[in-house]
Order: sequence, then C-alpha cells, then structure tokens
Amino acid sequence: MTNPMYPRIFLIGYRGSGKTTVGRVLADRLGWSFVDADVLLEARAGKTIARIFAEDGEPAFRDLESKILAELAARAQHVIATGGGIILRPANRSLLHDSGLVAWLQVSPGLAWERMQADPTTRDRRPNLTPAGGLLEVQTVLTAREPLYREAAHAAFPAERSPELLAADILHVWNGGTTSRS
Ligand SMILES: Nc1ncnc2c1ncn2[C@@H]1O[C@H](COP(=O)(O)OP(=O)(O)OP(=O)(O)O)[C@@H](O)[C@H]1O
Ligand SMILES: O=C(O)C1=C[C@@H](O)[C@@H](O)[C@H](O)C1
Ligand SMILES: [Mg+2]
Repeated sequence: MTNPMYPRIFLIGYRGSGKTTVGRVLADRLGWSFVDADVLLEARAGKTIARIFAEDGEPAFRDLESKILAELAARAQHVIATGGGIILRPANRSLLHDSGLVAWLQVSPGLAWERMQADPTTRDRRPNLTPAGGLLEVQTVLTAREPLYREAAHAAFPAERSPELLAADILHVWNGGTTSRS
C-alpha cells in the first residue's frame, strides 16, 4: 500500500507506550518492513544503550540517535519505532514531522512504568534518565516531554488500547481519516 503524502510511519512515545508492539502489527497490515531505531542503534554501536550512556555519555547517544533517524527517514514503506527521547532535539522533531506520518502513542506514567518493569527484553538494556529512576522519573520526564511529543506528532493515540485497535486507528489516519489530537 502507498500514500505519497506519508511514505513511512513513525511511532513516537515514552518507553512502554507500545511502539515496538504496535509497529510490528501495523507493518504487517501494510505489508511494509518494521524497524526499531533502538535495536538498530545498539547493533551499530555493538553495545546496549545502557552501556553507551555509561561509557560515552548521553550526548554521544543522542548524536547517534539523530544519525540513525536521518538514515531511517529516507526509507520508504517502513514503520519505524523510535527511541522514547527522539523528540528532545528540535531538528529531530522537524525531520519526523516532515518525513512521514508521526503517530504518538500517549501513555500515562503509571502504565508506562508498569510495562517497562514487566518487559525483560528492554528492562536491563536501558539506563535511568535521572538519579531518581523509577516511577518518579517516568512522571517527571514524561510530563516534561508531553509538549515535544505533541509538537512532532500528526495524531495521538491512547496507548491503553489493544495493539490491533491501535494499528487500525493509525491506518485510518494514514488513509486520510481524522482523529482527535489531545
Ligand atoms: N497496546 C498494548 N496493550 C497491552 N500491552 C502492551 C501494549 N503495547 C505494548 N504492550 C506491552 O508493554 C511492553 C512494552 O511494549 P513495547 O516494547 O512495545 O513498548 P515500546 O514503546 O517499544 O518501549 P521501549 O521504548 O522501551 O522500546 C511489552 O511487554 C508489550 O507486550
Ligand atoms: O526515553 C529515552 O530517553 C530513551 C528511551 C529508549 O527508547 C532509548 O532510546 C534510550 O534508553 C533513551
Ligand atoms: Mg520498543
């Protein structure tokens, strides 16, 4: 399937919002490829994101993240799950918005934290972003980032819905349908 207005779809949102899960379902429905920017970044760096933060620092990670985004923003017919902090840099927000449909999976801090703790594939590979860590970190960081997700996104989707429903809703918007932006 093609839509010249949106040759690719980006999923943005906090950790645990469901970008990887929903992205896979969506790519399947479109007959597109799925790529997870965090996974690609770790493969390129040859180490986990936690190690990149510890050994090279967050700014080095953010540079790598922007580089990977520029590469992925040139791939057609891809559903792209981004890292939770991709919206921090203004240049990333513009690139996302101008390169494809940007779907924001909007999650509450409580649900994000619950899912982050329950997910063994990412739990130990991701660093804390603040000294506090835990639910307090999620509450603080997510609240601070809300306007940035909103700015980058074309549409917002409530992350507590099922992956199948979310994929169908995103597909509807990609096809030119409307949804409310909260
Ligand atoms: N819509 C959903 N309904 C129920 N559970 C979900 C949903 N989306 C994701 N999950 C579960 O929540 C956990 C985190 O999901 P997922 O890895 O897709 O989130 P993510 O946004 O990609 O997170 P990260 O930024 O850490 O990669 C997984 O265990 C997944 O099975
Ligand atoms: O929210 C963030 O800043 C991050 C989210 C993850 O997806 C990773 O990209 C990394 O752990 C940073
Ligand atoms: Mg993911």
